[in-house]
Amino acid sequence: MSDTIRIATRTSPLAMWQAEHVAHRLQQIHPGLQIEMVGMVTRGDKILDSPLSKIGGKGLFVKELELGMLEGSADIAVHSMKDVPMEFPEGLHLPIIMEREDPRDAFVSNRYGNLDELPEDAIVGTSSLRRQTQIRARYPHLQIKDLRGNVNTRLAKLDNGEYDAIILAAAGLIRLEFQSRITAYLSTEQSLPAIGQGAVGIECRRNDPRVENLLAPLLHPETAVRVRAERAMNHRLNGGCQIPVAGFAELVDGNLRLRGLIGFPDGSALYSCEKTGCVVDPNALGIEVAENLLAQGGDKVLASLGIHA
Ligand SMILES: NCc1[nH]cc(CCC(=O)O)c1CC(=O)O
Repeated sequence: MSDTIRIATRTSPLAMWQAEHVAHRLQQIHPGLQIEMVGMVTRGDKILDSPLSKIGGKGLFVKELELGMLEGSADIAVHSMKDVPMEFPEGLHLPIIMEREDPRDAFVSNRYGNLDELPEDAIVGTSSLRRQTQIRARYPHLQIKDLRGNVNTRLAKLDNGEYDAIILAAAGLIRLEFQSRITAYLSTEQSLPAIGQGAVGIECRRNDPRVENLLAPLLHPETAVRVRAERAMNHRLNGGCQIPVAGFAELVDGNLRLRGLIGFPDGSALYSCEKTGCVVDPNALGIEVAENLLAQGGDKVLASLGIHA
């Protein structure tokens, strides 16, 4: 009897691409492995009219997939690491983080070349508190307008003329073959990326060695250590996508460098911190950066949003 893996996935084009990517990699490594796609619609896919930060954030996209694994209708779930909550339900974990795609934010416009070129009161589309906070602080003359929906929907809204420019993750655009729509890549100084942006992770049941052995070759250790540092920072800040936080780790000369940022959503203050630590302890580095951000004023940002760090 041949082995089978069932992949729980959302049915949005980006989620499907990521699930197919995992399927393809698994089949390359394990010829003969059968793969079944188990498509699911999550609450986050259904509620499209309010900003994610107001309706409960990251968990909205993963709960149904997790139930599927716990009930046995699926074996693994493929996630954008950016959308993965800090805690996993009992019985599940996320042992695999795959190689990162370009982690930067992308500027997409049909009329302007970069954020710096936008005129007074130009309308920039994004519903991410992280992006809004950084744009308001660095480009106070611009207007921010909410923008939700999947990647294809967002591009259509730009083309309808509702926005002068929109900001999206470069990774999603590249994966869906919209790379040609990227007008400019925002530097990490213009827009520090979200925790986990560009990385795909695989969640599965604990104590399921058959599945874990099949998945093991997909682990990308460098991406994993970077994302672990970013997530440790976010965890210490009690973060979700409800909070205006960015975090980006890189390997520099064999060490791990983490930059973190938190700010008031109205752009009135940004606090940032950069620290370098040892690759063997991404958790410690994440916590160190988080503590520094809290001490600078991040605690007040969180308090203003009703979050206790
Ligand atoms: N929040 C939705 C989401 N989750 C992951 C990506 C992009 C792909 C990635 O970061 O891996 C996006 C779209 C976006 O922010 O433009």
